Amino acid sequence: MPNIITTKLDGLVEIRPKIFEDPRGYFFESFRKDWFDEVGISVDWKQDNQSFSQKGTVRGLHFQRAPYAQAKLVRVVQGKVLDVAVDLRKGSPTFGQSHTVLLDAQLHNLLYVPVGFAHGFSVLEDAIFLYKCSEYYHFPSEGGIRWNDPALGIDWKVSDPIISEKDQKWPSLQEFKEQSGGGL
Ligand SMILES: Cc1cn([C@H]2C[C@H](O)[C@@H](COP(=O)(O)OP(=O)(O)O[C@H]3O[C@@H](C)C(=O)[C@@H](O)[C@H]3O)O2)c(=O)[nH]c1=O
Repeated sequence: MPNIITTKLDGLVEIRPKIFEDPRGYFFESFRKDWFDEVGISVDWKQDNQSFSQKGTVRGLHFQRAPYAQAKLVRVVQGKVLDVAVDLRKGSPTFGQSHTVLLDAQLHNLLYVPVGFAHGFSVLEDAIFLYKCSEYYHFPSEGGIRWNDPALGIDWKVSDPIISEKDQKWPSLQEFKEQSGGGL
């Protein structure tokens, strides 16, 4: 089993696989269903995605609404990102709280982001980002919150990032809460 590290946000876990190094290089298992079975997480993964981002980029904070809500299993295979998950689950005692983790291609760590979270990352070193999703991409179900909303209090470790137009226009956490009737 890999090292599974729980966080203050229920269901959000970091996974540190066991790395086998030898003179050829390294080997590790990057996904096993039974890791998740053991901690009571049952996901039918439907889609894999890959993106490349230059240092200084921010992507997020994104989610999809039900019935296309997505859990995600994210990692980097090149570079370093600061990965961010924000709890948007209606009625959650940690609603609005975020967790950040450094995803590092040299550490090979992963983050499991459950349904009900907004997700994003800032790019500390040019990064290839790879992730599994539990639901298909569905543009009409896409939503987000504004990455730099002061109410989130997230230190992204970048200033004046490269960011899409779409990601500059998402509502604040408070606006999202009002529009969604309290959360996802
Ligand atoms: C996410 C996604 C995008 N696209 C298309 C839509 C668009 O033309 C182009 C780029 O899309 P975006 O700008 O939304 O890509 P990006 O900002 O990388 O979106 C991703 O951000 C991170 C933070 C996440 O958590 C992911 O779930 C996803 O929302 O790719 C797909 O065809 N399928 C997909 O699954």
